[in-house]
Amino acid sequence: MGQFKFTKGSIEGLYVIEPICIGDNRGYFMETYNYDDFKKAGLDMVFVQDNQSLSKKGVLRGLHFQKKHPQGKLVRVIKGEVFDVAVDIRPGSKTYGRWQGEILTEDNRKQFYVPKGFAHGFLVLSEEAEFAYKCTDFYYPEDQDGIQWNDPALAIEWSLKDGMEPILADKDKISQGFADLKRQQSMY
Ligand SMILES: Cc1cn([C@H]2C[C@H](O)[C@@H](COP(=O)(O)OP(=O)(O)O[C@H]3O[C@H](C)C(=O)[C@H](O)[C@H]3O)O2)c(=O)[nH]c1=O
Repeated sequence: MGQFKFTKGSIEGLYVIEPICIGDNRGYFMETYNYDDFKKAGLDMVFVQDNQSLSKKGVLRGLHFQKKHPQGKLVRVIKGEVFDVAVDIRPGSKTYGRWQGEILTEDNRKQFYVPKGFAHGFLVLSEEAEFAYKCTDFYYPEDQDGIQWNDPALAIEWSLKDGMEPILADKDKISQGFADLKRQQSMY
């Protein structure tokens, strides 16, 4: 118990979590999630699905979200280093359109909790990165949506070297702009 340091993010609902790592002559051990510790810190949610992806340097996955089945995500890096970004797209939020980025690495062992209602993505900074995360709802392919990673209205500082273009999935090359999302959301 008490194996984590919780720091609230700059946007309501975001948290940076640092597990306490116990080293010994064999290596290390750390709890990477504990329902009771997280609940005590105000993160009382049930995760129903774990994911893991491997990406090479320069890959950018995002910015993604599910519309009718929004997912809270507890994300971390097992191998490598990523710049992880959460964008507040909660209609009516006073921080709507604001983003927070965190450098998550195998060495800092930091985790980032991205609540429901955020778009999420990451850029791989190391040669490759193994990315693992827990989700509070299941994957609904038909419910997937995204916004442009480089939308000037979001002005996310992705730590991309000058002129470097990220490696994107085809679907992420044609994501809607932030203005399109705002228009869509204002229709409901
Ligand atoms: C997300 C997901 C994908 N898949 C399948 C669908 C495709 O056949 C393959 C790759 O899917 P996709 O290209 O959507 O994977 P990412 O681009 O990493 O998507 C994720 O990227 C950002 C970082 C996110 O935050 C979301 O979790 C998610 O959108 O895995 C599944 O079977 N289950 C799943 O939960």
